[in-house]
Amino acid sequence: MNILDRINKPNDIKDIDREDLPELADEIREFLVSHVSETGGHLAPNLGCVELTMALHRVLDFPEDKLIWDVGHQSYVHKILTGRKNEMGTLRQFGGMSGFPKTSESPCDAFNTGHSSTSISAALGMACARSIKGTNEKIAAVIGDGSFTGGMVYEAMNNMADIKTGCLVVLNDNNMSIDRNVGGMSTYLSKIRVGQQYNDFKGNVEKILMKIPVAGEHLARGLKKSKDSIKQIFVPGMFFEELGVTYIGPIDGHDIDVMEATFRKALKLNRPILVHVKTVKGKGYTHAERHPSYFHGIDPFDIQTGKVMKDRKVMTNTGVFARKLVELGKADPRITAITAAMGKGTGVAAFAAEFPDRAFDVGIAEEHAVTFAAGLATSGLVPVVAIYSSFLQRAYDQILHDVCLQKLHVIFAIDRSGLVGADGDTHQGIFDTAFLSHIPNMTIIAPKNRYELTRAMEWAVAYDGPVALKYSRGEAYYGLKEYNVDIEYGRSEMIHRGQKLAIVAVGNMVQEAEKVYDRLLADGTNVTFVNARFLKPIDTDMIDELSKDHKHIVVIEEEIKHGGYGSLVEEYVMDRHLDVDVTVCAIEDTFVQHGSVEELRRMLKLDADSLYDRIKHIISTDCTE
Ligand SMILES: Cc1ncc(C[n+]2csc(CCOP(=O)(O)OP(=O)(O)O)c2C)c(N)n1
Ligand SMILES: CC(=O)[C@@H](O)[C@H](O)COP(=O)(O)O
Ligand SMILES: [Mg+2]
Repeated sequence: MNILDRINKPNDIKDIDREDLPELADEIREFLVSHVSETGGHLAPNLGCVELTMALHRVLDFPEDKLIWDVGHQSYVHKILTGRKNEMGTLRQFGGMSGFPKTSESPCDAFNTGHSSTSISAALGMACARSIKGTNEKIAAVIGDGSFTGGMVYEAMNNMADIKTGCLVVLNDNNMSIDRNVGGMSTYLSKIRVGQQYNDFKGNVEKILMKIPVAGEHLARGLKKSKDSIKQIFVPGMFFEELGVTYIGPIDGHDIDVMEATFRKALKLNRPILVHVKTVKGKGYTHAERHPSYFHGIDPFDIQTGKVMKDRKVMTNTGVFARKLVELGKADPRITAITAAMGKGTGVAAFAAEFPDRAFDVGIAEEHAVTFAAGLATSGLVPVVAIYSSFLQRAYDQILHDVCLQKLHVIFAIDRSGLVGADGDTHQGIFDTAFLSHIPNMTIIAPKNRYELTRAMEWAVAYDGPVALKYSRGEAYYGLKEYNVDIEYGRSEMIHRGQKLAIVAVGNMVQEAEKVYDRLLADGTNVTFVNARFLKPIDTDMIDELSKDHKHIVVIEEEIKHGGYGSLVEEYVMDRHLDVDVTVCAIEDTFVQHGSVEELRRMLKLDADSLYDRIKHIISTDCTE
């Protein structure tokens, strides 16, 4: 019988003999590789967290104690140890287990995560709540070295020093973000991690020297003067100690005994503690150890070869964007590119390879990325900030206050706009029109296909102001290329002029709407078909014109309805008292779970069949005479 067979509910790991823990770790790794090779998912981060999670589960009592996972992509082992191993086959699938912690899934998931750098803030909040309530649960957060580049971490650490209560922060340092980690904090952690020669005493160098009778003061004065010698006395964790956070480490993040003993001690102390553990991303599966970035988030793959099953390589919107960005960069030295730790995911890595001096990876720091871009723009450069739609949400004020208020020439390349699928509700890019369209000086373009994306990029470089280009995850649409792609400010594209009912589709939904248009044409219904193209400003001339001889406008967008493009059209029609009805096919007031985009569209009635039925109904009831 496998030891893993004895892990069926939370805390079961406590009943496993210490000498059996290495075997259990091996079984968990094998279980992870076997399941994730079928479902896809974040394999390398989870392989690196096996012993770390086991050690935490031996010292914490679930569900009373709280364990928060930063980003949460590395929480599969936590889920296995809290009675969900049998759901691993449904990982990230429609109706199945999420790839991130979900309080709705288990009381052992203390906090929903998905976006980086939130765990310490949440843990601190829980620790203070514990003091107020007078309870005594243990509270711990696990955060990676990549997530440690996020600004919220420093806000929380700053606050932590004032909050005298127990809170364990485990810094899981595998020397990797998705790609190579970047920035000063990463360098600092590397120095500690590689065990650079330093005195192993804790606390402030000077304080300790001052304790030495007679010579101490002289030494301390001497040290103060000779900067170099202070640099040579590299005391690990001084950064944290100076902030009032006790630092312990670095310790081996694959040695369960050492971690268990350290965590037990740390959790007894009634003050903020940071335990720095060193792990290997992808540990235990050779392909993932060798290629931790490739196996950070992987599609279903062949275990033997480590190759993904996907048969054909497709040209994605990201690929189209990256190729065009390099082309534009060659033609225009003002163009710079910025990514927030997503170089490969956004395609900025391709630009960086060509123009290393004009590309910037700022770490997981979207707020900083935007205002950094604003700084570049004030100096006459043209920064392209490439950030996934859902990650851009945290930079709202930087977009408004630092870019749009000054009407700076910053181009936002918003990838993963619309449904992303398996990453679920924290990652669906369905709010960007809503959070951008009301900002003065902002222009929003939603290209319908790969050709329009490249033209829109050219247009954005030529236009002197803030522009947001939004495009979806996955394959670039090749269709409708026969239509001219002549981008004119604020103008939509009339693909076909019919009568009575007009379909106005947005961005990636033009492809879905085209299927509906074709079916309607096939059954003799000659509707008008418009590609919205500009979401802000909306094409009011087009709406005025349609309202003269159409009964109904149907807007189709993969966006939250409130504040989306459709609501802007409705607002305009009402303001002008135009004699045309408007129906907006969009996402009602809800978050959208994980699943395939096709399944999610069916659930949201944004698939071609549902849209066709809805439009046929409108035609039969509202467009009769
Ligand atoms: C706000 C935000 N930006 C970007 C991401 C994308 N992302 C997910 S995991 C990750 C790297 C995390 O690195 P680390 O914390 O070291 O965890 P590891 O995968 O190395 O265990 C990034 C950039 C995100 N989830 N949230
Ligand atoms: C965990 C996380 O936030 C990233 O790894 C994200 O899952 C990447 O998304 P893509 O797969 O769309 O690049
Ligand atoms: Mg890491």
